[in-house]
Amino acid sequence: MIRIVCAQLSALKRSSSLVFERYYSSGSTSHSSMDDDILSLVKSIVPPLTSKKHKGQDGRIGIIGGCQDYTGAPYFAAISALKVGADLSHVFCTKDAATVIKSYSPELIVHPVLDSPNAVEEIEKWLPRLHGLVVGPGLGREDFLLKTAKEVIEKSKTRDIPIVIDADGLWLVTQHPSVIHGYQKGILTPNFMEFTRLYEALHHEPMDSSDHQRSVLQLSVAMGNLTVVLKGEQDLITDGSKVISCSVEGSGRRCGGQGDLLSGSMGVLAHWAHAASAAGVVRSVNPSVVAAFGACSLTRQCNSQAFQRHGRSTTTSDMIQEIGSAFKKLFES
Ligand SMILES: NC(=O)C1=CN([C@@H]2O[C@H](COP(=O)(O)OP(=O)(O)OC[C@H]3O[C@@H](n4cnc5c(N)ncnc54)[C@H](OP(=O)(O)O)[C@@H]3O)[C@@H](O)[C@H]2O)[C@@H](O)CC1
Ligand SMILES: Nc1ncnc2c1ncn2[C@@H]1O[C@H](COP(=O)(O)OP(=O)(O)OP(=O)(O)O)[C@@H](O)[C@H]1O
Repeated sequence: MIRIVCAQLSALKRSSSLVFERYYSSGSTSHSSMDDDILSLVKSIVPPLTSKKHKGQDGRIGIIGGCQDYTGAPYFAAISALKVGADLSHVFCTKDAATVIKSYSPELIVHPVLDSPNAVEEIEKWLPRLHGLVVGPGLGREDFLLKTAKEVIEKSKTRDIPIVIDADGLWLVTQHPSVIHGYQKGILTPNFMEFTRLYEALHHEPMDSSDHQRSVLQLSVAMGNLTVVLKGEQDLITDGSKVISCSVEGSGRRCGGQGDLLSGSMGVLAHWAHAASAAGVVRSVNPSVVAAFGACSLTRQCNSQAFQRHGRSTTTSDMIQEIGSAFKKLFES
């Protein structure tokens, strides 16, 4: 039995490395064979569901966000992490957001600590148990909350935890790029507005919005080859070496919260990708890029499926309902 598992593992390692060679030797940035190659890499990082594992082994994810104004965003991110396959999902939010978020779902573990005087210590206690962190959904832009988020990011980096930064977390990065500069397990997921702010803060000049591929590459390099996902009609993903695009068909429906589904999913996939890389299953490929591509494909597939059912009335909750079948279609078939 052990021999069969070892044989499967080495076959997987061989095929992952072949896929990677094709991916990097390909000159163009967007075509379906490359999409297929990267999808194969995503498939290779998904941990098998077996009865030999205990609760927690497939991922404990933390979301830093949730304040008086925004309770939906951290909920969407945290529940998406669970639906993708994390075992436990924690939300670290302000006191007044906590009861609201708990009432949306009994499945989330909610800590009302983000605005407490010893917030960093309260969150730091949990860091040794977390496999991935998503910073920003519904965080708000109060200085004291951003300061806490900054210190949590710094402490998480010393523990080598994969960190996805979205929404108001990107506002923080715009003000303090050094907080995540060069961190190879970091991923930024800006929409166009957030991207423009970041670009102009880093480059001190207006962005040339006619060439998104060039701009996203430049931002990644300026951030020390951090993985950056510029979301839009096509999602552009880069770690500064080349840009790949994800154009899995979505729909024309742009309800708020889709970015939260994306960041929560990416938190789990980043953990799986880095674990697979450490185990030698994914070699010579940037695990953050694999995770980013997987989460973008999944979010767009959820959008497409939800739109087929609900059309114009599609909401992010409808998309979350599709995560299981979209995941199966993309990564388990
Ligand atoms: N249910 C909830 O709790 C949800 C809560 N959320 C939380 O809200 C918080 C604030 O996040 P945010 O993205 O709304 O704020 P911000 O960056 O000021 O952007 C607003 C401005 O950007 C623009 N704009 C946006 N996209 C663009 C694009 N692609 N291309 C071009 N322009 C674009 C747009 O411009 P306008 O259309 O007004 O001209 C608008 O003025 C954050 O914590 C987030 O997590 C959300 O997750 C949703 C669900
Ligand atoms: N024009 C588009 N066509 C197809 N898909 C898109 C388009 N714009 C965004 N998306 C998809 O929607 C997802 C979320 O991107 P979006 O730009 O809505 O993020 P956001 O503004 O940060 O979201 P949120 O409402 O959560 O703050 C991405 O995965 C992206 O693939």
